[in-house]
Amino acid sequence: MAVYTEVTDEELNDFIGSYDVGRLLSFKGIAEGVENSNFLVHTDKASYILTLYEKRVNPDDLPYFLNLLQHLAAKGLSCPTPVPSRDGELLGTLAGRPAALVTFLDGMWVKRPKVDHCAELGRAMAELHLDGADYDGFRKNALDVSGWRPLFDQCGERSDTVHPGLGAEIASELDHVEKVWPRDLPGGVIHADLFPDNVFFLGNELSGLIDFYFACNDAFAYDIAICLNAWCFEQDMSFNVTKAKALLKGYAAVRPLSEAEYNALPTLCRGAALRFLLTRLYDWLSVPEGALVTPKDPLEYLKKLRFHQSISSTQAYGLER
Ligand SMILES: Nc1ncnc2c1ncn2[C@@H]1O[C@H](COP(=O)(O)OP(=O)(O)OP(=O)(O)O)[C@@H](O)[C@H]1O
Ligand SMILES: N[C@@H](CCO)C(=O)O
Repeated sequence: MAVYTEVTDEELNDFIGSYDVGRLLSFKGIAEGVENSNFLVHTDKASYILTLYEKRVNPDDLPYFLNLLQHLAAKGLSCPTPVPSRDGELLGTLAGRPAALVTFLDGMWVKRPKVDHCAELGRAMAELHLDGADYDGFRKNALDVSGWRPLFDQCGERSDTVHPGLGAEIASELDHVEKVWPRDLPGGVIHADLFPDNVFFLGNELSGLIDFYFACNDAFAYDIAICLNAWCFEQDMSFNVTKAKALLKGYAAVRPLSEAEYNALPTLCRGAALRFLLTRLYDWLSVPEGALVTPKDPLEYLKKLRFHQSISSTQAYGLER
């Protein structure tokens, strides 16, 4: 992960002192994640997560994220709850970065998800979609189909240094998805980054969802597509239909999918694979000097994209309704 921004003991003591969370005992940078700087904070009252928001988080979006977490927690969804400061503020500033303190969630993420984990994830994602229905905030997806070409333009010819011909392959895929991208699908609040490392389990039971900093308003089935890519491919990049069926069944048991949503899945999966290929490619080409971060492999998502390019219908996935 990222510790992009170091925090001194004095800065932290002052910051924690502005919250009614007890006396600071210890804090340390967390070695997972690539987007923000996260620290585990122990006080004599409880454990917390301190997040300093980095480059990909627009500070203007933070009220949407933090109020959403409060809204979802109030609905009973297990997610981090922002801790208000003594002045009642959810958002502060620390070491020059926007910063928030959230509750610590018990559980561990699963490095090799099994079929049952996929079913649990599908169910929890559908509950999230339903719980967000009456959330009064709105945030356009900054990384929807309209955001991919500008991101690719920032990578430019350097793309081919990561893989020969990658630039041309991305340009051609962009032309395709921009033409056929489905509109008017059922939508609302989505997580948009529900990878295994953002889903906690205690034993085989899902215990919580974290990292809502790509949450936005978009098509529900696009969130499903992101999860099919993140949960249903094996290490050898083969697509596991059993896991995909379990994920969709778990989801549909809570929120049934429409015909249009099912039929859009192949295109949505291509777009979702392209989105993470592009953000990983951008990060791969622009790791800040000295940042403690391990960028994720863009080519993993090039392989997933190529798989979806070979698929023409949900039946080909073996996904019947
Ligand atoms: N509320 C929480 N409770 C417990 N652990 C947490 C919590 N929030 C974050 N973590 C820990 O910090 C790690 C990084 O958090 P997070 O995924 O939010 O960071 P990120 O930089 O946004 O990462 P990503 O690359 O997944 O976007 C998580 O994998 C988890 O180990
Ligand atoms: N979950 C993303 C990183 C955070 O956006 C990925 O694996 O590319």
